[in-house]
Amino acid sequence: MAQSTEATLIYNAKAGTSERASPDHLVEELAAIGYRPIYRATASPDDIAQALEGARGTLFVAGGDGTLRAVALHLLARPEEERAALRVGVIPMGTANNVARTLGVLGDPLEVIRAYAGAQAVPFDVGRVRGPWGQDLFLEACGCGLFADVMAEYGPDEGKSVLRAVQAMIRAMPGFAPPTVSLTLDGRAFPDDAYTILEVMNTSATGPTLRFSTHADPTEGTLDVIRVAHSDRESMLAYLTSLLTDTFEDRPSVQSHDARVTEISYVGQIFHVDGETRQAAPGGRVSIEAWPGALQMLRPQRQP
Ligand SMILES: Nc1ncnc2c1ncn2[C@@H]1O[C@H](COP(=O)(O)OP(=O)(O)OP(=O)(O)O)[C@@H](O)[C@H]1O
Repeated sequence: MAQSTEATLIYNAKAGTSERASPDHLVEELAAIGYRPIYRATASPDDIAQALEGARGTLFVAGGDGTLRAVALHLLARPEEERAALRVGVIPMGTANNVARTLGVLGDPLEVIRAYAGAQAVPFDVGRVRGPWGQDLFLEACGCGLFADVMAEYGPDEGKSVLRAVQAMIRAMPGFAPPTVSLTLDGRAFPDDAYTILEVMNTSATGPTLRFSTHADPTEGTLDVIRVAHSDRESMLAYLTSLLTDTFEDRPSVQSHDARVTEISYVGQIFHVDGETRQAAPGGRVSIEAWPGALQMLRPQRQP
């Protein structure tokens, strides 16, 4: 069956690299590869619900991970038949673009659109979290440990700032003492331990392009659990260097497992869910599972 040529463009003018192409240019380029795009202007995530009303065919999302998350959360709240009829095409114009990067969609926005000519959609998993604070969904990653603590210090709602990021690290790192928690992966219990890093990854990177998992694949139905026991931790420099050289999982202290369901006891530790943080009164557990193929994402035929 021929794919629908109907398309809606959501464009975040506030995303990190939105100056690379205007909505008019994107519309023109989408028309050139055979779509009939309608541009729906949005000034904030609050406008997305209205922008998606009546949308059919393909939703092109021009922005970064935050824009994509905002759109995805709306789609994921829709009934399955409606959601399955919509495809999402990411046009990376953010700062980190972790989701686009994992799908191999990187480069100049107009080139990305050209590479989408004739592209098929692939099933894209989403992570589902149930914790004492409530329920959440994530596209990139969810976890606890040093990264979540630094993110909470940073205050992700206050906008991006390198200075605040450095200050957050300086505040969170010296007193960092992770609590001992229980961990179960697909029913297999591990001995209780304290973790410097405990990340459940859907995409290979999260946050400011922290590529904790070199092989996470959001099209395969499982999540990649990355953990570093606090007793085995190496120097911060070793981790930062390995993140820069894309060899984080090669560090001797880093363990990784594929799992559909991860369960972590909740003792009051801070969790991050993509770029947001969560905390609640201690007690109970956090259950994180893959929702296989929750979204349909366009993947280019060739690299842009
Ligand atoms: N459709 C939208 N229109 C306008 N603003 C939006 C929209 N969607 C999200 N936003 C706001 O813009 C902020 C920045 O967007 P986004 O995260 O996509 O860019 P970024 O921070 O440069 O990229 P990345 O998350 O990839 O580093 C979001 O956190 C959100 O508050």
